[in-house]
Amino acid sequence: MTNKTVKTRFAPSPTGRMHLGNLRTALFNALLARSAGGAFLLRMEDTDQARSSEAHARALMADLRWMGLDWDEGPEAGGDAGPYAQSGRGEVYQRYYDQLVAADLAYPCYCTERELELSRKAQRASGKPPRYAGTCAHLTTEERARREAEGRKPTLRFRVPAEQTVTFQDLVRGEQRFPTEEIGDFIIRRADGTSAFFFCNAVDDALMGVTHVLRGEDHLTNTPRQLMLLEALGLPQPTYGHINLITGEDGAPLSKRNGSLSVEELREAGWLPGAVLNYLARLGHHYTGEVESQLLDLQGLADHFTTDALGRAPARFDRHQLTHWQQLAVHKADDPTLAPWLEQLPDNLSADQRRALLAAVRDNIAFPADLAAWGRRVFGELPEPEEATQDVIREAGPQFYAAALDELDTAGGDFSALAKAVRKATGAKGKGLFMPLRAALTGLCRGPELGPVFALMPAEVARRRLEQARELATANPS
Ligand SMILES: Nc1ncnc2c1ncn2[C@@H]1O[C@H](COP(=O)(O)OP(=O)(O)OP(=O)(O)O)[C@@H](O)[C@H]1O
Ligand SMILES: [Zn+2]
Repeated sequence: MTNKTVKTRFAPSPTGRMHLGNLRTALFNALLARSAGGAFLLRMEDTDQARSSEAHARALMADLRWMGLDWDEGPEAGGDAGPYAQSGRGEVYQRYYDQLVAADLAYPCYCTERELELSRKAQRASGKPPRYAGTCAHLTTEERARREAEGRKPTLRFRVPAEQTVTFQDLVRGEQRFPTEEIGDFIIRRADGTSAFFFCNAVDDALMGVTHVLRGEDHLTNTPRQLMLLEALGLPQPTYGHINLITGEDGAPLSKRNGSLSVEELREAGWLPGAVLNYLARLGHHYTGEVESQLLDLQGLADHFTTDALGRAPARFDRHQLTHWQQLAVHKADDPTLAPWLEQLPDNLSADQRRALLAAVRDNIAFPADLAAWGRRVFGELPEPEEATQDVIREAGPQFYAAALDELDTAGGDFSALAKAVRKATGAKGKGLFMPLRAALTGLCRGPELGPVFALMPAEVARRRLEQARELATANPS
């Protein structure tokens, strides 16, 4: 797609911390805009005054910026179609309510919650799907006046045209058909005067020039209602695409309400934005060819993004996949990205030591906590070695470590010099030479290349470890 006029949007409700499902919606819309050289817009859907807050809105923007998903138009960015928070758009909505009422395309409904519940019950009892029965659809002026006089506060309902089928081409699901018979006249303004989602969401997309809407499939059945509203108002209709919801490890869709893992928690645990981006971009969208498994930056992800590659496969959060991308992202990260990780290292290390340690272990760590553990491993105390490591040490035997201790001072931090000298003294070679040294010095049978790690290790630490290994091998011969 190359179209200057493509405009996408992310329209969250600032009612809680953003989770990965919300974030993927933002990402796909940002990628679609970028892939087309279009614009990406942010709009706060804060009509639920009880649950929305300014603090949530700020946190949401911080999350988006952390991911690099800056918006071209919206709160703090400005634009011609503001305000970009729905709480400030009451007058705009009023104009369109008036337009619908004047054309008799909307009418006040005085039914109470209890009356509506009774009606739904009756419908269910007679085997019909519950929907608004049209009780107030044709009230006379007098009947309305009488209800007003009783002090009833009406909602405003949209008059759904009878016997039509709303069809649209979904970017993900293909042609969709909804007979209007199955859609009751629906509320577009609540009794307290606030706007219902269907209404303000559709009107704002139209007024803000949004051309494409990618959103969760939880909105699929809203779309025919929104298309009818836009048609009634003579406003342009965007193209919609509905993507499967991401489910958690428990199988339930991620949701702000069920306390799903938030973007903030991911950030605090040290996940890198590049990892999260690359993981999410492939959850519901296929990258094919050589870029399928490559860590891409935002522009790279956009360059290969196409709505044709949006899929309907179930999308379950998979921590292992995310960790895989994290490892790639750590490997590729530049120094400033990982700089905060260095703060987790002990205070007595110099800046050079910290940087050298990071360079030495970078391909073997995924999180700041892993780096901190290597800090302890190289400069401090070893944790109790695993059974497999102890086996390697016992098998090497006390003479092996005695020889290593003899050569330690002459080697002077040069691992290959140490290895060479130990080989000469003991005849050990290959795996039989390097494994026991690795096991003794790091307490592990696997890990980063030993040379750089050994070069950083203070001589007295190395000596202590080789002595410990010698003792272990002496006390528990294999
Ligand atoms: N589990 C999910 N997977 C994918 N997308 C989701 C998921 N949950 C919400 N979305 C999408 O995120 C976007 C923003 O939605 P919204 O801010 O209303 O969040 P929400 O998580 O649905 O909120 P709440 O939990 O309060 O219902 C919508 O496009 C919605 O479809
Ligand atoms: Zn009614």
